Amino acid sequence: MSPKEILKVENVEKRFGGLKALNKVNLSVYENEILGLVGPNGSGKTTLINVISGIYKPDAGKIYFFGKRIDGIATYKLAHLGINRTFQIPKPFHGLTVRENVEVAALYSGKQCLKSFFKHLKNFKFMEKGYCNIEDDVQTALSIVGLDKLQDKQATQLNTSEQKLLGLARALATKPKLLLVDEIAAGLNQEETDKIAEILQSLVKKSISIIVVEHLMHFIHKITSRVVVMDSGSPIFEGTLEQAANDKRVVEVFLGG
Ligand SMILES: Nc1ncnc2c1ncn2[C@@H]1O[C@H](COP(=O)(O)OP(=O)(O)OP(=O)(O)O)[C@@H](O)[C@H]1O
Repeated sequence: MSPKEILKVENVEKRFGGLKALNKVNLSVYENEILGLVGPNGSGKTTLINVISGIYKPDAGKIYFFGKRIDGIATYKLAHLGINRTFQIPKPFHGLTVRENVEVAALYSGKQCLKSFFKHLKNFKFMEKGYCNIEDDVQTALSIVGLDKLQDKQATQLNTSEQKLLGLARALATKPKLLLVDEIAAGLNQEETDKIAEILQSLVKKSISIIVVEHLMHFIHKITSRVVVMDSGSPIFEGTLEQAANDKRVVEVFLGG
């Protein structure tokens, strides 16, 4: 049986003034896969993640998630549907602890919590522990990334690697079916990178599909079975990383021929 397609990007375009950052992008993500999105600087990888995650509305094209049209939908609604992402530069709330950071993410993205929030806005009961039944999701997310023991620490006290794990925990607290991971391994040492690779692989076993944007090819090689190579806003190759390394156009794009 062929794997189920969960995300379909169809002829998507995104312009910034005169620059076409995305030009007729077609791409699919299947159930239980980690898809690597690679390409040189400025090739449109992050813009594509921003469009899929609802930060930018595409200028043209359509995006389907489990068959439902989702292009242009607000980020929090996409989180309710099961799409969330991490950022190249983690942006935790610095005045909050690690756990509180994850709680806010879970509250923001939980449909029931938003309802409760508006209903109880007057007495601010919404933040009470367990009120929205988010605590299990928060603790699960913290334990998946291994930050459970640091949960009472202030987010400001975390090192770079821990901040990236916190970003991942925040995304996981919303229980995504599709996770978009943008350059999570950049700036980390081998041990930290290996740990993140293991975590991402463990997520696939929990039926979370992942798109990983990354420049570090050993990281991509370790965790992906399929890559899409972008150049100047368009996919130019789809296949395994080994096949990509032997593709004339891909080599030209990365090494200038
Ligand atoms: N908000 C924006 N306003 C104007 N131009 C933008 C904006 N975001 C991205 N761009 C431009 O769009 C193009 C694609 O950028 P994008 O960040 O998607 O590339 P990338 O492949 O993720 O690059 P990198 O690997 O360096 O992160 C670049 O030319 C970039 O300068």
